[in-house]
Amino acid sequence: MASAASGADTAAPALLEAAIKPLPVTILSGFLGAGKTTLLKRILQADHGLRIAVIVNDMAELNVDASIAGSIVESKEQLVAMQNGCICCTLREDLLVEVARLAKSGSFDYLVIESTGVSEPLPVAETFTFESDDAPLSKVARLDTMVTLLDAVNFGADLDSMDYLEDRDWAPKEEDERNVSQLLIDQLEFADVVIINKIDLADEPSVGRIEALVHRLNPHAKVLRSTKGDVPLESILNTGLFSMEEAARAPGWLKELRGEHVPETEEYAVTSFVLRSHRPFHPARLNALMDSKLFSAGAVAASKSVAGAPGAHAEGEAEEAEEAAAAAASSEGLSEATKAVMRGEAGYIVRSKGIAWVASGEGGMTYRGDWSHSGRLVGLEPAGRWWAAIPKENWPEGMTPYGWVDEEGVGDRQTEIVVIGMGMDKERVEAALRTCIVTDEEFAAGPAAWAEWEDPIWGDVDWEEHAAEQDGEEDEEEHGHDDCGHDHHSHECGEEGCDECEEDGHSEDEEDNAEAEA
Ligand SMILES: Nc1nc2c(ncn2[C@@H]2O[C@H](COP(=O)(O)OP(=O)(O)OP(=O)(O)O)[C@@H](O)[C@H]2O)c(=O)[nH]1
Repeated sequence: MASAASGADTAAPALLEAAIKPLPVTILSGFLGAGKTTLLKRILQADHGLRIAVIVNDMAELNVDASIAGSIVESKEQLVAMQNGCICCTLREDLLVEVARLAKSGSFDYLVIESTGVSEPLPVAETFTFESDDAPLSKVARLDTMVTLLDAVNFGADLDSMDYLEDRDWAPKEEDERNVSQLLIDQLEFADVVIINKIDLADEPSVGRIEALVHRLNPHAKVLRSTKGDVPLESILNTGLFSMEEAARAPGWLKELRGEHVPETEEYAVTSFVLRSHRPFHPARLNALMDSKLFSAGAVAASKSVAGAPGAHAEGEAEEAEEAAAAAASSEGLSEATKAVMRGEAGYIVRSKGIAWVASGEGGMTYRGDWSHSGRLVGLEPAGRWWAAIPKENWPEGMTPYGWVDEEGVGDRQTEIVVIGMGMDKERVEAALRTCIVTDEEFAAGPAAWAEWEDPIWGDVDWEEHAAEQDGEEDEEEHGHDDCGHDHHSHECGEEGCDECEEDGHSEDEEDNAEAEA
């Protein structure tokens, strides 16, 4: 019976697919040297009875971690080494193929992926949601747990680092614009489980401070402490913790913005608040604050200070302290209370994120500022148009303005920034930020007058070029900052010899915009 036979033929793959239980996957991320391979070895050597396959990704030609894992695994099939690239970007396609192959082989109960130290968790996680005819990965594999390891000794220094990946020879591809502290925060904010490793080398108060900060940065994550990755395996395998939706909502700043206030950690004075205003920032005053110790001392200084009484600074920071003091001294129009905050006397901001309205003439009236800060790197870049700057008839269907609207239906320009700090006196810090907002008199003067002000933030932005970029009329390659690899904003780059940074340029992060708008 030909028809019955062909029916059986077509049914077979479907039956097979239904029979395959999606292979659960744990991804280990964390900076170079955080302890990923050590944890992987522990997983492989433990007495759990699971047949575990591993994928080890290494940036170098020589996959050292794979050879370590190779000395432990029982069969060649169990280990896949992916090298010379990163599974979050250049090797993403290969990852998809390999995971599908391991899953379909039916030989394994579990898959552990050790990513490179520089891999971004979001694109790796997204790989598991790909639906294609060749490799519908979600049918055969299931992302179970995202684990991020932190090095308890280097965490503060990495968070405070001004380095870009390129500076450390960590960049997996050319024109990599990422910086170290932002990547660290990304790995942390996207995790289901954060392991603070190497606690044998750190003192208890330092570990406590890191733990408090991690809870604040990612309230969704389970936070564990370990020496040499010694954690209960059930806390990282088959936890069922990963959910794409939950991961997208996980960052502490986003929760704060949505009004889901995270309980404060009084012991380490890890606190947060949302700065909201319907008036713009005065560019010179804001610039002085951004250049001050409030933003540039970060976690290292905080981790070296007594809880709630910050002020002690790491060696080699004397120069920066002097610069900050100079910034404080030169900040005209700022009160003594604000200057004290700028000297770090009210603690430090470790992470802040949101949108800002800058009184930068017509440019500021038209374009939103995307505020993204981690550690000591503060980025404030002109991004998409305020809805109020677009004729209402041109709004996409169903579009509502970002926030506040006046009776005439315009006026969504505003500032909304989540501020997370350590050893931070939030009342004093918020008051200092508010002194950077225009006064009644300045506000009344309006955009024409603002355009005459000295504007160290966006004074050198070519708005026409920015408009063209926004409208997608320009070839990205021609953009200054794509070339130098740094974001726009003098606070971020400021390196000698970077003409592009000095002249102009700004990059946009659409994902962040979308997040901020969500
Ligand atoms: N003292 C101490 N050393 C540790 C601990 N965990 C790992 N190490 C050591 O730190 C070094 C780096 O650990 P790895 O496990 O190779 O780190 P990794 O994250 O895999 O590093 P990359 O592969 O370079 O990304 C090794 O020498 C480990 O033995 C720990 O908890 N305490």
